[in-house]
Order: sequence, then C-alpha cells, then structure tokens
Amino acid sequence: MRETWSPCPHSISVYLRNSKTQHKQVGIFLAKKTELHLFRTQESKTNCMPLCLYSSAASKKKKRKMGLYNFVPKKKPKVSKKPNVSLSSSNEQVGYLTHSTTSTSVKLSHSSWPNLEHSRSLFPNPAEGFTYSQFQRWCLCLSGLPEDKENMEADDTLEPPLCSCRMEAPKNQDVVTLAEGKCMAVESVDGKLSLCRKVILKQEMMRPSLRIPLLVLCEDHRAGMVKHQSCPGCGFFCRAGTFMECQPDGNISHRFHRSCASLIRGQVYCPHCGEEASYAKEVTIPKPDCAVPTAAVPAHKRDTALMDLFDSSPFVDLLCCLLFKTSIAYFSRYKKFKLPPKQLYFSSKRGELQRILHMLVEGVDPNLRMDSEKRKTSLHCAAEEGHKEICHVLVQAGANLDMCDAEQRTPLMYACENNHLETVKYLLKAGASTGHKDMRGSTCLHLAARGGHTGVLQYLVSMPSIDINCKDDGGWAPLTWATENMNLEQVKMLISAGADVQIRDKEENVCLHWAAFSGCDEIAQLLLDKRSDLHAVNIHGDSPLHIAVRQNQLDCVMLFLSRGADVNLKNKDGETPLDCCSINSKMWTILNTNKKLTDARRGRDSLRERLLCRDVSRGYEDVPVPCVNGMDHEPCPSNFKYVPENCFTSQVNIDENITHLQHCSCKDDCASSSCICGQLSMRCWYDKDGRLLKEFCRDDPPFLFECNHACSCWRTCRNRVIQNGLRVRLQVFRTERMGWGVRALQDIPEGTFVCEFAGEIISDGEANVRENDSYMFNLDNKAGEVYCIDGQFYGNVSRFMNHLCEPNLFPVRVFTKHQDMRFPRIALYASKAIQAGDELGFDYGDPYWQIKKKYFRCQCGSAKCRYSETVPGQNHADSSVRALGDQTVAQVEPIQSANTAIAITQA
Ligand SMILES: C[S@@+](CC[C@H](N)C(=O)[O-])C[C@H]1O[C@@H](n2cnc3c(N)ncnc32)[C@H](O)[C@@H]1O
Repeated sequence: MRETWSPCPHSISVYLRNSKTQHKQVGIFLAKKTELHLFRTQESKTNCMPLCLYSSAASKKKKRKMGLYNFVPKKKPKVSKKPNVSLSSSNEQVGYLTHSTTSTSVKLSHSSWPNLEHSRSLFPNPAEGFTYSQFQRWCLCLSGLPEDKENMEADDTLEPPLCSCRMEAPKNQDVVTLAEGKCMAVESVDGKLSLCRKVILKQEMMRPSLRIPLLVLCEDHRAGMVKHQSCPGCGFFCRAGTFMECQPDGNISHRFHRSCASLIRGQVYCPHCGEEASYAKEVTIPKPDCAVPTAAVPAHKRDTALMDLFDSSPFVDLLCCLLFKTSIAYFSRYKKFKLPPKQLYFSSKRGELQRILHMLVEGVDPNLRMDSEKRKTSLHCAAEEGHKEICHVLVQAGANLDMCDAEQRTPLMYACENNHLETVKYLLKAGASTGHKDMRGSTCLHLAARGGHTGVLQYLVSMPSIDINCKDDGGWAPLTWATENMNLEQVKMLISAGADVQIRDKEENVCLHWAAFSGCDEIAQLLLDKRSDLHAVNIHGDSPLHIAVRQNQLDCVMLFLSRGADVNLKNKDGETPLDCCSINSKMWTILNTNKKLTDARRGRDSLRERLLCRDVSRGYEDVPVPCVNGMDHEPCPSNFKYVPENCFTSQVNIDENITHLQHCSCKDDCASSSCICGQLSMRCWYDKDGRLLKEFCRDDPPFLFECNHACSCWRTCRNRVIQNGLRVRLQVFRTERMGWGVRALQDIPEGTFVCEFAGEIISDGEANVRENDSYMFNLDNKAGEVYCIDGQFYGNVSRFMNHLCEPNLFPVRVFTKHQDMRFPRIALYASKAIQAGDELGFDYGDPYWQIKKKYFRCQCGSAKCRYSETVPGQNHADSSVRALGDQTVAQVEPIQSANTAIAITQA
C-alpha cells in the first residue's frame, strides 16, 4: 500500500498511520473557527458524532516532503501562527490535517482528544483494506458553506498546500474503463487546452491538482508529473507557453501558472513546494514538435455540444463528461455518507455541485419530487436559481428535462421566469421543450415577456419550435404581455419575429387596447404602423380610444385622434369616448373639439373607411376576416354562405380510396415518399416554415400531395399546410374599380400558403345553367366529368379576390384527404413577398379575358396590364362594377359562362 491519497479541495481528511507506516483515514473533520468535529467514516454506524483520534506513539516529526503525506508540520512554516486548536502537550502527534482550500494544517495530539479508548473502538480494523473517501468540508456541515471564506481567512494556521506530483494511487478498474484505457491528461499549449488520449501502460493513478479526481496517465505524462510539469493549481500540464518556474535547487524546477500560485495573506507561494513564488522565474517553453492534437477532446457528441456552454470554466469545458463519469465510478466504490434524498433539492438550490455529485453517486433519484415545494424536482430548483452547471450534472444523471411540477411548470419555465439566460440556453440545447403550458396556460415565452426579460425572450424567439402567437388562458400572447408591460424593445422584437399585432385576447382586445390601457403611445404608434386596427372593438364594444380616455392616457388619445379615431363610436352601453371622461376635463375638451371638427367634415367623413363586419367567416376561420368600406355605401356582402372548405350540394361519389398510396414515413421531411401512379411526385415541397421551396415551379406547378390520415407521420408533419386552414390575416375591402377585393393585413413572405379557393363543387353541366359565372374556378380535370368550384353561393375569402395582371398569388392543385383526381383543392400561394396593405390577386388566365373583354376591361391598374384596351362600343368602366355579382345569362352565354370560369393559367 502506498502513501498516496490526497484530499480534494475543501475537504479535511484524517489519516492514521499504523505501526507499518500505513495510513488509514478515520474520519472527516469539519473545521469551524473555534472547534473541530470529526465525523466517522462508514465503519461507524452513527453519523455526525464528534469522535477522537487514535493515538500512535510511533509518530515522529519528519521533514515535510512534496508528494508524500506526512504527519508533521513543515520545518519552516511560511505563514503560520499557532494553530487555533491547541494541541500538543508532548511529541505524541497522531494526525495531520490538511485543508487544501485554505492550506490549513492542524497538528493533533491525544491531549486534544481525551476520549481515546472510546474512539479506538470505533475505528476500523487496521487489518482491513484501506478505503479512501473525500468530502468537502461543507458537505457535512449544515451551517458551513463551501465558500466560507471569512472563516477560512480567520484561521491562523494558514500554510501553502503542496503538490502531489510524485504520488501514485492504486489502480481503479472503473476509472480505467471509463477512460477507455487512454490518458486523461490535459495539456496547456500556448494557452490552448487539449486532452491527451494516448494509450496508458500503467494503471496506477496520479493527481495533477487537488481540484480534480485521480487520473490515469500515459508514460509521457507520468514522467511530466514526476518532473513537476503539471500545474497543481489547475491540473493542466504546462507543455508550451509562458509559465512560472520555481527552482528550489539547481536540479529541479516546478512549473505552474502565474495565476495558480498559492496566495496566502497577500503572499504568493509555489503550489508545488510552498517556497515563496517571488523567487520563481517566468519561462517560455517552446511548442514541442509532437503536441497532443487539440481535436482529441471528448468524443461523445451530446456532451461536446453541452460543454460549449461552459465557457467560464476551462476545466469543465474540456473534461466535464469524462471526469464526471470517472468521478461517479470512482466515488461509487466508496460510499460513506448517506444524506437524505431531499438534500439533493436543497443543494441544487444552493449550488452545491460537489455534494450533488456525491448524492447522485449514492443513487439519489435526480427526478425526486419535493411535495412541500410544489412537487418540484432538483432540476426545477437549479434552473430557478440559474445554476447551469448543476442543471448539466442533473441532466447527465438522468433528470427529466420536461418534468412538470404541481403548477405544470418545467425547469425551463423557471429559468425563463427568473431571467437566467445561460441556463435557458443550456436547457434548450439539452433538448428542453418550449411548448409546455403551465396552469395558467403560460409558456416560457409568456413568462419571459411577462417578466420583461428581453435577453431570454430574444433567445426564445430565435428557436424554430417556438409558437410566437401562443395564447395563455387569458388569451394573451407574449406580445400582449410585452405591450401591457410597456416594453417597447420587446414589442419591436416580437413583431419583427412575426408576432400578430391583431391577436385578440378572451375579451377580444387587440394589443392596441392594451397599449391604450397602459398609455404607451410609442408602442401604440408602432402597432398602428404595423396596421393594427384603430377601430377594433372588444366584447364591450370599446375601441382603443374608449380605453385610453377612460384611463386618462392623454398621449394615446392624441395619437388616436391624429390617426382618425372615431370620437362618435358607441360601445355596447351606448357610450362614445366623450362619455368616458368627466365633462370639462382637459380630456373632454380635446375630444369635444375633435368631435366638432369631425362633425363639420361629416360629408367627407361619411366615406371614410368603416368597419362593416369584424369577421365575414363568422368564426369559421382560425383568424377573423374583417370587411371594411371606405369607398362607397355598399354594405357588407351577405348574399353567400361562408364555407372554409369545398362543399357539394349534389350527390357526388368521391373516390376516397388511398390504399394504393405508399404511406409516407416522414419524420422531418417527406421527400422519401414515392409516387402514386408513376407520374405524380409525392415529394414534400414545403420548407420548415411551411412555405413552398424556391425550386417549386410556379409557371407549371405540379400537383401537391399533402400527408394525411393514411400516412404514418404525425399530424404536425411539415407536409401539411393547406389542411391547417387560413393562417394569414386578410381583409375584404371595397376597391375603387373592381368591387370587393382582398388585401393583406400583414407582410407575407414568398411561398406562403395564403388561402384556398373554396366553394361549391358543381359539374360542368350545372355551371352551364348558372347565370353568374363571376366566382367560378375551373378544376379542368382531364379525365371523367368536368367540375368547377363556384364561390357565388358558398365560398370563402378567395371569392373576393380579383384578377391582377401582376399577380402576387398563384394557384396550385393540392390533394389532402383523398386522391380523386377530379376534385383537387385549389391553394393560393404568395408568388412574391407581399407587404401589409397590398391587394391580393391572381391571374384569371387568358381564356377568361378572351370572353370577358367583350363586356368589361381589366381594372387592375398595373402598368403591365394586358387586358385594359377598350373594346369599341362598350362602357368598360361601368361594366366592371356591374359585373360584380350582376352578370347574367344575357351578358354571357351559358356555354361561354362555363368556359370563362377562372382556370389555372397553364392548364
Ligand atoms: C371572383 S370575383 C372577385 C370579387 C369581386 N370583385 C366582387 O366584388 O365580388 C370576380 C369578379 O370581379 C371582377 N373583377 C375581378 N378582377 C377584375 C379586374 N382585374 N378588372 C375588372 N374587374 C375585375 C369581375 O367582375 C369578376 O367577374
């Protein structure tokens, strides 16, 4: 047995030497300012009981040598006054305590531990094999914490620690196995760290620094250890670069980093020999020819990714995975102290990393819930406190990232709520889900927005999986929270990340209502610039102006009035904004003046854009489709029934047989699917945002086949877009010359699915006998009976879309639930980037205009208009308006009527 064990930082280990000069650890000391407590190791059954030391008369004073544990103080103590435990009354020293953090050395004599006989009976039998255990001082001391610097500084017995470069520990098969028989040394070469993975020949372990566990080393590094070439401060081998060298005598030199010198009471000492470091010289070691390749750092992918996060700690950076695993294996052989499992939670709260490691080694369940703490786990607690490293250790030990506590919150939610950006980053990179909702329906994004944590919010919105418009139980989206909190920066960030300014809460308030409520005119202005509806009303009929007046938010009131807010708008109680403030107040005067001016301009104002209907879809779409008219007195169209999808009004047998389809097995992308008939490609044409890929041919678009119930993919698979319905904010508006039209209320990127052309599917025969063909879209099926979609009686928002000679939409035939080629769905996609406010339209096609040009000309107003030339004898300007729902059989022959149905251009 060698005399080779060394304590880790913060620990105080006590060793006994028997008559054969063997050392035996008998307990752990907890040092406080004025007292020492010795706790028994595993051989004794009772924990935390002060004990006394076994006395050995054979102990004699020896010179303190580096690399060897000994039981006497240094011959020439550098910094020491009398130990605070008065100890020896004779030469019968029995123990030497090394406290490596504070470099405290304490001599013990049996005179200070009078109950000698009692203690002896509790000690292990020296005949038994040696065991080793190391614990942090604070691990066992409920009152003393690891960084109890005050206590440490006050200790009068400070003395520099010595290195253990020449010590060797017995081999440990677990460590060798986990190190895969490769060297665990870390080299510092010109400031860069690299992990040596050379094959080891000897399995005995060494310890370059007391801060790290015992390592197995290759022959090269073993030799380097013996030559004191590793720095005892950090444990890295000083291979090349600038280091300090202490030369206590001519033959030997001790290398260390300047910053790793031992500092005691303002004095620096060599961390190898304890000599004053002022004698040490700075040396620059040239790079060796065969430096360890830097690429040889840990292989495990996940850990490598996670280690990137630990930039504050180079040691954890490089060795986290490897050493954690070896530590686990190492410590697991020496289970000595049992802490109650709940301690894991409290240690996670306090950031007690090493204690957590011990407990996990002891087998404490990292997913243990604390009933008294809302059933949180330790990971919840570490995330809440922002202890990133502890989160990592817990996750490595098997903690469930997405475990929910009693409030249905995940650890990530706590990190977000408490603004721990680094922990948030770590948990997300480790795979935490962003989609969870707590008991109030809040997601991480809500919590970050609610708390005003801009950094966390910014990071979250950059995650592809995030649903930026997700609502909590109050119907509030993150943008609503940011608006209510008056956080302009967050509002800007959320809007630029795609947040919907028109999103409504449970009371139908839009964000502008909340900006009015909180009185932030800058945010209100931003929302209005992003086309938020100034006249949106909530379930009480209150407009943002009502709210701003009631809250006495003068700046917002002025802004709304300057933007044309309606001072005469009545809410459900019949109140105008003027009724919401006290007569003759400043607010009242402003509003009253505005009202007078408004009334004076009534004639012109009567044609100002009015909201005719909040949602022409009557709630059938996921997003409302408002209808406004600022052009004439035409009321909201009501002569059709809104249908979000195609419908049949006569008996049609759709072939729903899709068993001949090879089921799609996509997970991330659907490109693997095969065709159904040898001609049709079932390739997924959508990108991760559900937009058509750039290479999708717009001039001659192929059929699209979306995944359906027969596929083996998830409902969330990316090859499902049009089946998810309308997602884009649209508005029906009165155009100047083309009757009703549709405009975008938001920016729409190219390739986005905008809406489906939905209506009543009728046969060609039926189309021929219908009087009005203005809303027909020819399905142009090649085989079997010919069908078209008529939006006249049954239709969705697309029935209002006009022809544009410079279209911004193009139609594509899409199949979702069936593959009956007679009945494709017609999906309209953005052919270019569309800005909020732009009218939306597609090309009705040449065949349409060949017939229609006899009756009216195109009014799209484009400089590139192809169908605007006047046909002699026709009053085209008038006919265009007449054509909107007025076209009769008299104007278009039935057979022509069917032929002029809008068709996909290329078809
Ligand atoms: C599908 S509807 C479009 C909605 C229609 N504007 C309305 O008010 O209901 C098609 C009809 O709109 C009119 N229209 C569409 N695009 C036009 C254009 N570029 N020029 C003139 N009229 C157009 C024609 O009367 C056409 O028959």
